[in-house]
Amino acid sequence: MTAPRSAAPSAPVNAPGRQPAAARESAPLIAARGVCVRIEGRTVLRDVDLEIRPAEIVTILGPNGSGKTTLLRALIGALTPDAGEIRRSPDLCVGHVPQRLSLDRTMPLTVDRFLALSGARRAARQQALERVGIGGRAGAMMAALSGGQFQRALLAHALLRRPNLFVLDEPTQGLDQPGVAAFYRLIEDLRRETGAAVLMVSHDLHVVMSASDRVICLNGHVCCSGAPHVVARAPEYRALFGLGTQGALALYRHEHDHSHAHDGPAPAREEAPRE
Ligand SMILES: Nc1ncnc2c1ncn2[C@@H]1O[C@H](COP(=O)(O)OP(=O)(O)OP(=O)(O)O)[C@@H](O)[C@H]1O
Repeated sequence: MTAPRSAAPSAPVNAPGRQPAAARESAPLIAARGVCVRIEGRTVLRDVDLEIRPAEIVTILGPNGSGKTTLLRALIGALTPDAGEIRRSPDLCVGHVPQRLSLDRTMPLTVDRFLALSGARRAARQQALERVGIGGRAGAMMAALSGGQFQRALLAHALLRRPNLFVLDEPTQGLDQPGVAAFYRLIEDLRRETGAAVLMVSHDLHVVMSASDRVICLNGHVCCSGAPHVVARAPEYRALFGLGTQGALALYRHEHDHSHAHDGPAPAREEAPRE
């Protein structure tokens, strides 16, 4: 899908980060340039540039209402930008785990029936469940799953598409810290096994910073982006997320009672903070 562009990108927004060499050399799965989205007359995204390359893990961070979900929806084609251009690789196959999936708790939908909606055969469904660590829950009702199991069921559904890009919108929302860490380990394992790229939105700064190849800090526009340790030192990131700011941590959905890792190695000269 393409749409008219509104403005040329002003800076090389996506610094290389630490994505695998193969990713740096491959054509992007998705490339967005100058993307603007207006909703109900209000500009939600402006001049967003980004690229997702094969096998890299890219995380979008930003305060509530900063346009993260809107950006994911634009990137996967669920909404059309008002301006800008989004190019997708012809072989792009997205496994999407949405932020919310409302299920009527009275609906008699088992995990296996839910996965069957993908059209996959029973053996493949069971294999996917086992791969995400809930092989014993095929006969359980979706509504009876714990938060972590539910997210894994959604991930199994995405996995059945054999995607080359997982798109995950706050996949660890509502999980406790061990659950969050385990989910990210699973994501990293899946990336390694399948070679799929991962694009996700997350509020779990601490884990994101260790589990991502690149981080994009969004607040209606791309404030800064690059390797996690570089972004962690960018003034734009610090202004949004911490280091003594009173209001920043209140922007999260969940409470933090720990400090964040801002003291990584000195930044390489690869960062391109904006504005
Ligand atoms: N369908 C819609 N109708 C009206 N406003 C919308 C709609 N979708 C998004 N918005 C508005 O656009 C802005 C960005 O929303 P979006 O959901 O993309 O933010 P977000 O960064 O994902 O937020 P959160 O972290 O709370 O999930 C918000 O102000 C939101 O209210």
